[in-house]
Order: sequence, then C-alpha cells, then structure tokens
Amino acid sequence: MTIEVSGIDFAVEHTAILRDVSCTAPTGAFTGIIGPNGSGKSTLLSMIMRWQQPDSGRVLLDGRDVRGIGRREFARSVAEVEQQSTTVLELTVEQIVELGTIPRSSGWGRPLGEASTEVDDAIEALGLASLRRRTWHTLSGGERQKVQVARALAQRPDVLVLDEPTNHLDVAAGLHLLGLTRQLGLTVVAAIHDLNLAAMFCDRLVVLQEGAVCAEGAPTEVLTPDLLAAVYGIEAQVLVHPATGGPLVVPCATIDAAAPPNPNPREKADIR
Ligand SMILES: Nc1ncnc2c1ncn2[C@@H]1O[C@H](COP(=O)(O)OP(=O)(O)OP(=O)(O)O)[C@@H](O)[C@H]1O
Repeated sequence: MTIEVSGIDFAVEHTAILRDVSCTAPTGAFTGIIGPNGSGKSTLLSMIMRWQQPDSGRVLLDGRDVRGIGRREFARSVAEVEQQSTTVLELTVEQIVELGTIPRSSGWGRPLGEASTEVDDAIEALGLASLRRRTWHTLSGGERQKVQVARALAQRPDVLVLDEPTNHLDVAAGLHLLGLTRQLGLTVVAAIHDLNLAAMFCDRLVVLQEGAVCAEGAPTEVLTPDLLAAVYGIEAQVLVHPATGGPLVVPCATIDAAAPPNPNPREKADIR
C-alpha cells in the first residue's frame, strides 16, 4: 500500500507546524522521516494516523483519502508504534501483543490468552519469549518498545508507522528491529533521529525543516554535507559505509558560533 501526503498545512494557534507538506511512502519501501527536534516529524505521522486533521491537504492510502476509511478497515491496514507508548491497564506482554490481533478478529474475537500464531510469531520475532508473562510496569524502556512493535506486527498490517522506533534500544536491538521491519517487506514510514540507522535501512528519506519538506530521495542523494549544514547546523563528513556502501555521517562540530568548540580538533583532521 502506498501513502501519499498531499499539500498538508497544519497550524496551532496561528503557528504553522506543517507547511504544504507533500511526500510519498511507496508500497513495500522503508521511508524515513528525518529532521531536527520540533521540525514536525511526529505531527506528520499523526496526520497519517488520523490522530489530528490537517487544515488543508490530504493523506491518501492507495489513492483513498484516509478520512473516508472506516476505523476497523484502517486498523487492518495500518499499525503504529508511538514515540512514548503506554498502557493504562496492567496487562502482560502476551496480552498487549494480542491487542494487535483485534482488528482482524471476527465478532468479539478470541478470549485473551487463547493461542494465536500472530501473537507467537510477533513475540518470537522480537525475542520476547522470556518476558511473555511479565506485566507492563515491570519492563524496561527498551523491552516496552519491543512489546509495542510486537503488538503492531501482530496486527499483520500492510503499513507500519513508527515514531522513533529505536528509542530506548541498545545498538544491537536497534539494528535487529529495523532489519526485521525492513525484511517484512511492508510499507514502512518511520521518524528516525539516528542518521546512520536511517541511511542503512531506509530506501528513501524525507527531510523536514521547520514544518516543510526540504529534501526527499535516496539516502545517498539526501545526506550531503551541505544539507546537514543547512538543516541541522552541523559540519559533518559523509563517508562511504564500509559494510553497506551507503552514506556514513560523521558529525564533526556545530556551525553555531555560540556553540562550544570541537573538543578534539585533531580527531576531525584524521577523518578521511
Ligand atoms: N498541540 C500543539 N500545540 C502547540 N505546539 C505544538 C503542538 N503540537 C506540536 N507542536 C509544535 O510543533 C512542532 C513540531 O512538533 P513535532 O512533535 O511534530 O516535532 P518532531 O519533529 O517530531 O520533534 P522531535 O524530534 O523533538 O520529536 C514543535 O515545535 C512542537 O512544539
């Protein structure tokens, strides 16, 4: 399924949050949304998920305006992992993952706790078997993040919308999670802060700056020293990643004159 964002404007109390945002997440591709803090990434994802309505413009799912799609049908197609997911109920890992199966179950569905391959597969994929009976409040930040991803996968969606999916995850867990989601072949839209993870896993990047799209394309096209200077205000080297052949961003210093100087300028000179 393809997501097309077309000319979205959104303001809060006369402050523009998104400005004429248009971009596409093609079917089966991993599209990363990058940009500095406050540039509008989460707000854009919330428009795709219909949590907020744009003042103008549309989000299309395979050509259909998402506002015209019923809740259940939408939930069968699109799953989301929010930046700071939480649960008010004291559920176990297994029960939370099982919540993901509700949109696809008929009638009232199975009683919670009954065997389900979607749940087993998702728990297995995220390496959560040993935590299956643990309750939410006992989990670490990274474990909670994995549980929310497992819940989204148990939904068996065509589209996965992820807001900072590697938040709280250690380096191995982050690589595993993005590798796993990529391998599933879903349409993925993910807001990602780590530019090197974005470069490794995304087919395309959409760059937001102050609520507007300032670049869109393959990581090699988008992640240039000039763009990093203009958007993030950093001086960076962009090398060739030895394993992937894609871009490898090495931040060297902030350009802001008021910022503290580079703590180790010799190291910068050693970068080739
Ligand atoms: N309801 C709101 N009222 C006022 N301002 C808002 C509201 N929602 C978002 N904003 C502002 O809109 C801007 C974009 O927020 P958003 O959360 O989309 O940014 P982001 O790119 O996801 O940031 P981060 O990388 O820090 O998570 C921010 O300046 C934020 O303060």
